[in-house]
Amino acid sequence: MLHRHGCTTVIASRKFDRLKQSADALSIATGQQCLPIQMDVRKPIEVMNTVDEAISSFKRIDILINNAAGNFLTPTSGLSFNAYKTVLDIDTVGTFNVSKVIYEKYMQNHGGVIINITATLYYRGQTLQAHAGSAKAAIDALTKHFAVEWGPNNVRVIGIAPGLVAGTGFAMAIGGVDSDAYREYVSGIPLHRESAKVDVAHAVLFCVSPAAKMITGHTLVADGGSWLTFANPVYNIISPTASNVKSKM
Ligand SMILES: CC/C=C\C/C=C\C/C=C\C/C=C\C/C=C\C/C=C\C=C\C(=O)SCCNC(=O)CCNC(=O)[C@H](O)C(C)(C)COP(=O)(O)OP(=O)(O)OC[C@H]1O[C@@H](n2cnc3c(N)ncnc32)[C@H](O)[C@@H]1OP(=O)(O)O
Ligand SMILES: NC(=O)C1=CN([C@@H]2O[C@H](COP(=O)(O)OP(=O)(O)OC[C@H]3O[C@@H](n4cnc5c(N)ncnc54)[C@H](OP(=O)(O)O)[C@@H]3O)[C@@H](O)[C@H]2O)C=CC1
Repeated sequence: MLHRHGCTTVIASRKFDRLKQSADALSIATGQQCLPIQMDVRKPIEVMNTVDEAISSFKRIDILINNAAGNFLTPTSGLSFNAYKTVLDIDTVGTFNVSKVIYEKYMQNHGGVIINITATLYYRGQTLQAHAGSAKAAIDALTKHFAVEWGPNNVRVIGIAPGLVAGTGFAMAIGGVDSDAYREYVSGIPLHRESAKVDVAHAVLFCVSPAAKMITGHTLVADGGSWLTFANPVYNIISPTASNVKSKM
């Protein structure tokens, strides 16, 4: 959650130590105040308390970025009922919970911008990603539903779908930067480079800026053209060694 006057930032996630480190780093990098709040997006009570705390501290919330997600690589046969539900709960239900609470407590009367960080996984039925792909598909639906219902209250809602982002747990899970699999993946991207974290930040910056004031209900793919060309290798799920790709992040 961000608000523009003095660009105060509230970042919220589950693990306070990591959260505090990120908040401190952001404060130093931007010279602006950054408040860490511990919150599980799956729990409506925690979401409501966090939003109350943010509004009481800063009086306004102009921007919400729904970024929280859970993921791992596994074929559907290795996905328990609870594993599938866990990812849907974090990604989709989390996006619903935080958006609904911030809309009702603040944005419906003051306007704002909601950014949903999503992914292209379901466009072509990405192997090993049935859980994350369906979670992101539902998020993209919410982007449209919210945009239509909340547009009259001056709330814009936009999705951003990065490709593989360097330096993340997911990038490690497909082999890490020095692996053949990673190099092969990057060489298949039309722009021949994976996303950097700052590329995602730049896409967010554009979408929240006045330059995007007519954009809502749309998902911006910022992946260097990756999803158009990625091989979507089905051998990962039919190989007898498929369990090798089940990696915890
Ligand atoms: C060259 C490439 C070669 C092959 C590539 C093949 C496919 C590549 C795919 C895509 C192409 C590449 C790029 C495409 C572009 C986009 C990628 C898109 C999205 C990326 C998204 C993310 O990275 S999201 C952020 C990921 N980060 C995290 O997940 C960190 C946080 N994670 C967690 O907290 C946990 O991992 C969690 C998600 C499981 C949640 O934790 P918690 O709530 O504590 O839940 P648990 O109790 O631990 O677990 C719940 C159930 O889930 C089961 N589980 C856990 N881990 C796994 C696993 N690795 N595999 C299977 N199942 C798992 C767990 O057992 C629990 O189920 P039970 O039934 O046992 O209760
Ligand atoms: N990495 C990639 O290549 C790609 C990522 N994406 C998307 O980008 C976004 C960021 O991913 P990335 O930076 O890689 O992932 P990270 O795992 O680094 O970040 C995910 C964040 O979500 C938080 N989180 C997870 N579960 C919860 C929860 N229940 N409540 C609150 N916070 C939670 C985590 O905090 P904590 O650990 O404290 O719980 C963590 O800060 C995600 O939406 C992801 O799907 C899209 C395409 C590609």
